[in-house]
Amino acid sequence: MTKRGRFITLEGGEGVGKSTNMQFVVAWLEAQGLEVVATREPGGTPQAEAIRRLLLDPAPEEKLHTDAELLLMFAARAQHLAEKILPALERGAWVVCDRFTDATYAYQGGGRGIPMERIAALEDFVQKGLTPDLTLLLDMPQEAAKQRLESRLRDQHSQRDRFEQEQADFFHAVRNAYLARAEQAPERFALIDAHQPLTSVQATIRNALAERVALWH
Ligand SMILES: Nc1ncnc2c1ncn2[C@@H]1O[C@H](COP(=O)(O)OP(=O)(O)O)[C@@H](O)[C@H]1O
Ligand SMILES: Cc1cn([C@H]2C[C@H](O)[C@@H](COP(=O)(O)OP(=O)(O)O)O2)c(=O)[nH]c1=O
Repeated sequence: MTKRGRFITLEGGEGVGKSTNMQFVVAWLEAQGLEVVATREPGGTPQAEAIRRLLLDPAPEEKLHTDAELLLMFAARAQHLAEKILPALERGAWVVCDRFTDATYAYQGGGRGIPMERIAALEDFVQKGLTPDLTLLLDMPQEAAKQRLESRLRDQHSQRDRFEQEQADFFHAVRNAYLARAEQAPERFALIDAHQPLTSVQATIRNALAERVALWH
């Protein structure tokens, strides 16, 4: 595969403002005249979205085993890469993805306690060396993120999905695993303080994007 485009991912726990800022990132890149493909994980293609429904089902008939959860994440990812991400990168589009493999390290690794080496083995198998060029990690204290999530659930009258039903210790582990990932790859990650007013958060994101666009062009 000749990768001509760039691959940007957005990461963070629940309620940190990922959906809100995803729209901002896409609009900003488009305003620079770039072709942008916006997508998400788990999901992004019809078959991968079917796997997403299984993964997020708030009241599954039987408990989903953690190994099954991990493998389904990568099954959805394999489909998404083959059908959408790789073709877009090959033709030179910029792909912006709401969550990717760092979420697997954070949720299945940190949250569920699956050994990180097992996740790394699947990452190699499925991605064959492809990693994001830039990862925007939105980070904020768990309690404040929880309040934002609750207000969004109230506004949208939506039910908590399977992950949103988890308890505080799960989300602390997710946050710590994300921060550890960022520390291990500081050149790839932009760590964004998401606990600021939206205009400040977006100014920080804009700076991170502008720096990369200048570097890559
Ligand atoms: N910087 C911010 N300050 C205050 N509220 C915010 C900020 N960013 C997002 N929100 C609000 O917090 C809630 C959760 O944001 P959302 O983008 O849906 O988060 P996520 O996709 O990470 O769960 C929404 O109601 C959104 O309007
Ligand atoms: C991509 C990915 C997501 N997830 C989880 C995190 C989210 O709780 C859920 C769905 O992601 P998302 O739609 O981004 O949730 P939200 O907008 O509520 O933050 O899937 C994993 O556990 N592992 C993964 O590899």
